[in-house]
Amino acid sequence: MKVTETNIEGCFIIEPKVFEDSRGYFFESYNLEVFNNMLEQSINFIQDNESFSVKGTLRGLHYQEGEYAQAKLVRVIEGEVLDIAVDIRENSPTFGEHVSLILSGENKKQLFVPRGFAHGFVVLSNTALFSYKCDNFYNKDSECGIIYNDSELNIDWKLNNEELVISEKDKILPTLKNAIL
Ligand SMILES: Cc1cn([C@H]2C[C@H](O)[C@@H](COP(=O)(O)OP(=O)(O)O[C@H]3O[C@H](C)C(=O)[C@H](O)[C@H]3O)O2)c(=O)[nH]c1=O
Repeated sequence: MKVTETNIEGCFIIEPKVFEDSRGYFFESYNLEVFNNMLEQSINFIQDNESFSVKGTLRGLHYQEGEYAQAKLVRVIEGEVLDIAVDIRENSPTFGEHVSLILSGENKKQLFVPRGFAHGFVVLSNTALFSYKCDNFYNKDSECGIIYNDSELNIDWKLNNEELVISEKDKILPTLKNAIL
């Protein structure tokens, strides 16, 4: 596994070693030892999620606040997404900045998103199967979000607005400034 720091402290890109042969391929999609070497505190992923989305689907930007904040290890099994993680850790020197990268079944890249980040992605392929691990349980009452096109975040989602498929819930999320008031 190759681990690369991103432009934001604590957010890492993980590239697994893929073993290919005449049958296909194999790789370890998660190994605790990688995280024990990468992080100062041990991580305990306790919930796995999966979502399937059509082209143009934009899920996010979501986070859980307070004691239910979640760190996530996100990856794409099939298809291609632009994945975004926004640093909303108060007092962080990169507060409001984001990591942006392509995750795909092809590149098999994974992104570790620490607690204190808002996360989202947009589907660039016809469909995308998205899978991720969380280190805290889902807690509906702690669910928060930031509107995807918050001008202060300056995120390039690559697609035009008319191509986007967004849930009614996500269409009315607040800006970062209003979310943290
Ligand atoms: C996240 C979650 C949702 N749900 C239920 C709640 C809704 O009835 C239904 C769909 O939820 P939602 O529309 O919030 O799903 P996404 O838009 O994919 O949400 C995710 O989007 C971005 C990419 C994230 O990073 C978050 O992990 C997560 O918020 O699943 C659960 O039962 N458990 C869960 O952990």
